[in-house]
Amino acid sequence: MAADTGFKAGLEDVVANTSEICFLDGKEGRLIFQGYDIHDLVNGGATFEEVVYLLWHGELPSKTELKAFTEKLASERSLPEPVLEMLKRLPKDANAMAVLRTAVSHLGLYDPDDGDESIEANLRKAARLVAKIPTIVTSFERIRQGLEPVAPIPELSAAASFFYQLRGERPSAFEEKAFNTALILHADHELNASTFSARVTAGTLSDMYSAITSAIGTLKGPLHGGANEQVMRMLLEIGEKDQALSWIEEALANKKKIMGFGHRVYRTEDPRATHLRQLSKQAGELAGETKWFEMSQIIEQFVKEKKGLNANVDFYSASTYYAMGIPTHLYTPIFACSRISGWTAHVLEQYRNNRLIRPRAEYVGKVDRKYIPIAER
Ligand SMILES: CC(=O)SCCNC(=O)CCNC(=O)[C@H](O)C(C)(C)COP(=O)(O)OP(=O)(O)OC[C@H]1O[C@@H](n2cnc3c(N)ncnc32)[C@H](O)[C@@H]1OP(=O)(O)O
Ligand SMILES: O=C([O-])CC(=O)C(=O)O
Repeated sequence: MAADTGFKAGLEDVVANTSEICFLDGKEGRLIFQGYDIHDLVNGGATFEEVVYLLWHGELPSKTELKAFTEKLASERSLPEPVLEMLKRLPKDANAMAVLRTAVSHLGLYDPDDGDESIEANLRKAARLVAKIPTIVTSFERIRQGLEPVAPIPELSAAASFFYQLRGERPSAFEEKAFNTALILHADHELNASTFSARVTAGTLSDMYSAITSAIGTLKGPLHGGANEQVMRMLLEIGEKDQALSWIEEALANKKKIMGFGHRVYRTEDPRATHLRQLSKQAGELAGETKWFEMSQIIEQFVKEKKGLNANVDFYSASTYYAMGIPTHLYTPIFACSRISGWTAHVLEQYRNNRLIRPRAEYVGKVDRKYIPIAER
């Protein structure tokens, strides 16, 4: 009989490290950042910048600290010229997450703290990454459309700056508030696949840019951050509300995964979906097109009834961003614009308390085979 190695497919429920950053209660559907419930952060009017500070430092900033931190992030938004030039040379139809992965790796070469692995230097690198990732995303989108990138203006919040750098115009108050909420909701999620990637890379004592490049590549996949784009493609393919049930029924009959549903940890409502459902409704109403929200509701109810699966963070973020006029291929890069805060928090925590991450595999291959020299085969 094979020895019981404790193997868990997909590392389900395996505890890989301790962390003070984020607590996720899958049974009760609670998400806590450094002891603060995300519902309180969102309903209490926190800014994304405040949440980034909280994730990195473990405490909410004072008014003075937040002002200085927000200004620091805003002052770091511009890209080094060679990175901007590189973006201009990339294929215009390149996948936006592949561009982000490439550009972040490239950006690392120009970080003034490259090679300095002190805590202070890594905090500065983290701030540059949080500030510059949205600039990479918005700049490449404009370049792709044949437009010049928009230089950031420092007085804008992170949420407002994203729209300004994308469109060259300031967003509406609703857009800024809704996007700020979306950024907070996506900021961290314990040991999700991309954060784990980042920690594995950091665990070798490789540098922060390498860890974040690993994380971006992991977020890109459709079973993880890539699902939000797939949700919108599904809604568009369904096209009309009255086609939703037959489309989903057929997909389920063909054993297809319905994007934006299911979760490795949550066994109940994803607390982030509660806010995004509401934002999708409001954004649809403001845009004068509630079809995508209504279709999403029909699908949500049906998938819950048929499969017992709940919508996850990616489901309603899709129709929210769509109603705000954001191109679908930017949804996963937007996830990265937020999750960079959590990734960097985890990388900093990994460096503070490092041990190489190196699990074992249960060997299920052949044994004791006799080598036959090539001349005899
Ligand atoms: C930000 C995020 O990463 S949130 C997740 C984003 N990803 C998605 O939305 C993609 C769709 N969802 C999924 O693929 C999965 O639910 C995951 C990847 C999120 C979680 O995967 P796992 O924990 O490995 O669950 P697993 O895939 O084993 O599913 C368990 C069962 O539920 C079913 N199931 C899970 N999710 C779905 C889905 N979205 N649609 C249909 N069936 C599903 C599986 O087919 C499986 O059924 P079976 O036991 O009859 O074979
Ligand atoms: O936690 C996970 O496995 C996926 C997820 O919801 C996230 O990364 O936000």
